[in-house]
Amino acid sequence: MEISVPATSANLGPGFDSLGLAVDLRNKVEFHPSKFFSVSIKGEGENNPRLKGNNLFIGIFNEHYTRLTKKKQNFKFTFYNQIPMSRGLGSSSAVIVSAVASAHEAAGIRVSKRRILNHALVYENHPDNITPAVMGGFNAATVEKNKVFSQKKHLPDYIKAVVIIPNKQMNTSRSRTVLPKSYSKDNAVYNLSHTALSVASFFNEDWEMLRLASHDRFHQKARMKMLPELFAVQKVAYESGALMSTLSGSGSTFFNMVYDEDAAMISNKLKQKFPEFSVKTLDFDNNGLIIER
Ligand SMILES: Nc1ncnc2c1ncn2[C@@H]1O[C@H](COP(=O)(O)OP(=O)(O)O)[C@@H](O)[C@H]1O
Ligand SMILES: N[C@@H](CCOP(=O)(O)O)C(=O)O
Repeated sequence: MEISVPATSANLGPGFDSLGLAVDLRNKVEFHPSKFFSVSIKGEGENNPRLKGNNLFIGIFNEHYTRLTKKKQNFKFTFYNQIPMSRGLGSSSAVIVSAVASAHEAAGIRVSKRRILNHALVYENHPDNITPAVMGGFNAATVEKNKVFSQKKHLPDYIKAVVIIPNKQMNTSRSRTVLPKSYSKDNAVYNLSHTALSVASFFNEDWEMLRLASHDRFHQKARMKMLPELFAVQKVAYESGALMSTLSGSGSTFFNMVYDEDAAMISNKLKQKFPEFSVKTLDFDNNGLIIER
């Protein structure tokens, strides 16, 4: 059994806790019943001893497997991780979604993606990462009565993501503590209108409009101050022709949407100016959660 989940970039500027999209960078897990419990990790986290035992995946997997089967069973898990941790690319969402889906598969219970998404919401109480992680593509999402309601837009091949990933980790819950406790009516209206315009621009494929629509007054500035080079990253990305340039999730990664034909040039500029950061050009992912039986 093999289950994989893509990385995500959430918020997309003004859409705090509501907008997100999936990129083609995946965490995969293979597992099968075994006499003894074991965890092997390849890629991101392979040198982190804390992940070898009862990590976030194992805790959620066991909770669901026991609930669904009323049995105890050991498994051998092998993780192939591509998503860097605490960099704003949705590593925790990928793990949560993967654990919920794996437990259902291990129990022999087939459920809809929507059901998996609603289970994932229990562990991550904003829907902007978990929705594209499950569904793929661009998603606008909200939560009502503990359920996610969302709309998906398939992203075309001729736009790409150029992500620039600093070494510095930014833990999401810590990064939420630097945000203002309240917002003025002017700023609320600013973000509301920019979010509405962003969603319409994605659905109408008006990528150029995103340069303006993706402006934000809720969270980016406060978070970027924790790593001030990010202001220069955004400036260089826009000067080089990026269609939008936003803090990815809670950071520290910066997400840039670009036309395919500009991707190499923009990526090279970012590599030249910020040699200490890692720059990757990625396709968008329209599949989300993939289960291979
Ligand atoms: N591959 C993984 N395996 C186990 N736990 C993981 C993995 N990736 C992330 N996590 C958990 O999620 C935490 C990171 O969550 P968070 O700070 O929200 O980062 P991100 O912005 O990448 O989602 C890690 O400290 C770890 O507890
Ligand atoms: N809306 C959340 C998104 C967090 O994304 P992550 O990839 O950093 O976990 C927030 O802005 O806190």
